Amino acid sequence: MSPRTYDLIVLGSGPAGEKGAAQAAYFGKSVAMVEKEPPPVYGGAAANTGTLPSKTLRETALFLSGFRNRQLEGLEFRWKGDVSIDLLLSRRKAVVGTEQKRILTNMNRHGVDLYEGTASFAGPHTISVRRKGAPETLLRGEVILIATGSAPYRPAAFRIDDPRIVDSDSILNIPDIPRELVVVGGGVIGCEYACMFAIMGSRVSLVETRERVLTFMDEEISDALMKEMGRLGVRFFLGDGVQRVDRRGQVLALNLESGATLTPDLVLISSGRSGNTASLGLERLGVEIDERGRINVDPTFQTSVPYVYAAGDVIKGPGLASTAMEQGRIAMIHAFGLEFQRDLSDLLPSGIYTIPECSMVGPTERDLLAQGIPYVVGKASYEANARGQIIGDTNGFLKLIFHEETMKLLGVHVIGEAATELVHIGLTALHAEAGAELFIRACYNYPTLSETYKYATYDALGRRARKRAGQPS
Ligand SMILES: Cc1cc2nc3c(=O)[nH]c(=O)nc-3n(C[C@H](O)[C@H](O)[C@H](O)COP(=O)(O)OP(=O)(O)OC[C@H]3O[C@@H](n4cnc5c(N)ncnc54)[C@H](O)[C@@H]3O)c2cc1C
Ligand SMILES: NC(=O)c1ccc[n+]([C@@H]2O[C@H](COP(=O)([O-])OP(=O)(O)OC[C@H]3O[C@@H](n4cnc5c(N)ncnc54)[C@H](O)[C@@H]3O)[C@@H](O)[C@H]2O)c1
Repeated sequence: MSPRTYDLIVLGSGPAGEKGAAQAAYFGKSVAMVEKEPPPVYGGAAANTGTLPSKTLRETALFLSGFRNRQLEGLEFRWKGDVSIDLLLSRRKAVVGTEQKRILTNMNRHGVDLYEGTASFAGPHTISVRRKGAPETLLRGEVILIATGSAPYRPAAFRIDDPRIVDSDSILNIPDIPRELVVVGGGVIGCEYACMFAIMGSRVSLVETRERVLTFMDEEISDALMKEMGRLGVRFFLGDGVQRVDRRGQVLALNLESGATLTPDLVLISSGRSGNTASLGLERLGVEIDERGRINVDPTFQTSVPYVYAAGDVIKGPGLASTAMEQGRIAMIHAFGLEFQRDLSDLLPSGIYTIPECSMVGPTERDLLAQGIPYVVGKASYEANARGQIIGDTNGFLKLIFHEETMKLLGVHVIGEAATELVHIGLTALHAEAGAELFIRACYNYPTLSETYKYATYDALGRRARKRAGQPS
């Protein structure tokens, strides 16, 4: 029997796959989606193992610990040690289940045919779908979108089978809250989990080969975050690495390059991710990948084979659910020549759900210095903001970076409660190519954290005026 033919076959039901499939189907294309996980496990890492579970766990930990009330008079911040891991994870099931249902409904609404099984290329335009206990299904697609995502990468020292060594997938199945946790890698995953476990009462050590965590962030923000994490009790081993893992009886010993030895009861490996491409048979088609298994694409997400597109974590990029969705859409707009948004915005925000949250969009001071762009910074603290006082977050701040001559907004950097929401005011201003004038003119609700935009702008104008007058800023 000849394979069923579709305009588009999407491999993977994560954010890149879902939005790519919906985009093409909305414009009348026939679409098949292949997902290796059995229903209802749609949504990839974003719904099942990454974004939603970790953010739900964070919210539950904040709630149960009373952390948000830590500076409210008469209330005490204390982790109630009798909380079981089941209680901690119970909300996750509800949130994840709702998201899985939403995705299934969305695909059904768009008339996307769903196939369960592992996809691979059986030949040009032909996808094989294999599932245990079922005959192989062959599908033919005029266009193929690879959206198979990524998986945690394990450095050589940690390629041992030990339930005490987990990654961001297996950490969701641990039996207890660890007494002592070592996090290996100070990227987004490492910092987010380090904060969560610290407020749940674990003694947390973070080992990072570089000299700072979250190196893509503005240094003032990452310094402030490290200070906050230090307040939570996180110990940093920076410019360090794990040389050897020893298992002596019940004791797990990590020998660091610095000479220190850590004896945790849980180790979280958060040292980056690799693209899920190994079993796709890409070599048969000549689709190029890099050393981490990620597919090389052009700005329209086309691979080295013209009818094959790739989006999301399976390509090199920010590795965010938010960008994966946009990439999936743009890829399909290009593949089918749809009359719609043409390219991916270069204004991609990052939201880091540490405790406290951090968020950014646009260049850092370091980027601007490297490019020789004259700029002026303006800051507003949560401490000097009525809402900041009310909620008891007095360490947060908003930092705006303006072009020194035009006072156009260039970059937005925030640390503190609601930072991942607050950044969107700046994001919208950046899209509108607005600057200081907008924030001066705007009237914000009082008391709100949003007001920090006005005061950070006043601060920038003041600094600029002082600089121009030859006074210290
Ligand atoms: C702990 C953690 C926290 C995160 N937090 C955030 C956050 O707060 N905000 C944010 O924006 N991003 C976050 N991310 C990143 C985000 O989850 C990913 O960027 C996003 O899921 C990538 O989407 P994707 O569609 O490319 O791939 P995925 O979501 O990984 O989906 C890929 C899908 O393809 C399927 N698949 C793989 N191989 C095959 C095959 N051969 N055949 C068929 N199906 C296959 C998989 O089963 C999966 O369902 C987080 C990630 C992690 C790990
Ligand atoms: N809030 C969010 O948006 C969010 C949350 C979690 C994850 N994510 C995404 O998930 C992806 C993966 O995150 P990640 O944190 O695993 O990777 P990452 O690449 O962001 O960070 C890995 C860190 O580990 C360090 N490292 C690497 N090998 C090491 C070793 N052997 N010892 C010590 N340190 C080592 C690196 O220097 C780096 O700082 C990222 O793309 C991220 O954007 C996003």
